[in-house]
Amino acid sequence: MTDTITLRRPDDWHVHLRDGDMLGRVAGATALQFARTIVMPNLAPPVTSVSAARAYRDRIMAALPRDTRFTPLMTAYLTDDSDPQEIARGAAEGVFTAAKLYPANATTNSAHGVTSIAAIRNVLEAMEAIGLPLLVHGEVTDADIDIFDREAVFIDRVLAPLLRDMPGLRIVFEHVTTADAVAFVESADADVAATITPHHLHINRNAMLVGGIRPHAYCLPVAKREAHRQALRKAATGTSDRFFLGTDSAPHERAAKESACGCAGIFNAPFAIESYAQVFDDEGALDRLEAFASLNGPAFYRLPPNEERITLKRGETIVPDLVDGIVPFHAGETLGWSLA
Ligand SMILES: NC(=O)N[C@@H](CC(=O)O)C(=O)O
Ligand SMILES: [Zn+2]
Ligand SMILES: [Zn+2]
Repeated sequence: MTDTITLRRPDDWHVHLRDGDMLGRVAGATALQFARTIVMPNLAPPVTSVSAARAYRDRIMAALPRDTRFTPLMTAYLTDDSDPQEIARGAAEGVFTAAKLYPANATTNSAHGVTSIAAIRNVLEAMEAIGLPLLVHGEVTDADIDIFDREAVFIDRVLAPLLRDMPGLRIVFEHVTTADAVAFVESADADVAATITPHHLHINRNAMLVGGIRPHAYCLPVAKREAHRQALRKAATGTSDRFFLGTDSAPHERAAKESACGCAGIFNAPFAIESYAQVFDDEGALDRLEAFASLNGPAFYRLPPNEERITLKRGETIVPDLVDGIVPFHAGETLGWSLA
């Protein structure tokens, strides 16, 4: 039995670091575990310009202790009014690592999101030309689509046609939750990848709905039925290099979660790598954790893997009920691995 694993320091390819007071409370947890992170731009107002992304990057670094070795990789929030030249300039100046497509009203702070692919066609053409990855929150928002079907319908109605139309576009299908998404990524060519969260590997929709409604298990896309969770575990722990770590850590104040209309988002940053390690251990795939956590992401983003190493040891990690006033994923549970 393996009791210690050493891997290159992982990166988090999808995280919400928030802003202001909340940024100060959550950024440290991410910087402690990860070397680099793709920072989501869904602030209010969203990060749509090069100057806004630069200023946000500065606020993130200012929220961390001065000697922290951490690189926030910034993203542009696409709107119907996005300017292809602004996106291209941000990429050329090393500010934008990717641009994010939120379908309008799909999730937290997405009111300014894109209403139709046609509206951003010129931006996507510019991105295709320079190889800037498009990150997608893959859910349709049509009122007649059942919320559990939103991701699968997005593939048929949006993603598959988009790739047929622009086969050179590099795409990360973010926080995939279904067997359909796994199959889509596996059958697509090498420029299509996906991130998988720890929570979608651990919980299915029962965690949210059985024995009372559990707002801390609510996120978007919502957790699906067990067969989908199993498909995600197989994809994450399998041999494909197209799946990689993206926590989608999305903190909300406790009162905003425990409410008649609770916010979507799970705060998993404080014990993210321990949570993933548990899954890989349970699947008998600890030898593939490094590829998922530390190699596949950089390869897709055409960045070198980190040289620094971290060590995980078998042993109890007790997850507290609150971390800086926020309820973390696995609150009150014990995980089987600890970060040395
Ligand atoms: N995942 C979530 O449930 N929420 C995210 C937004 C997102 O990633 O969709 C948030 O910003 O709160
Ligand atoms: Zn999302
Ligand atoms: Zn997210």
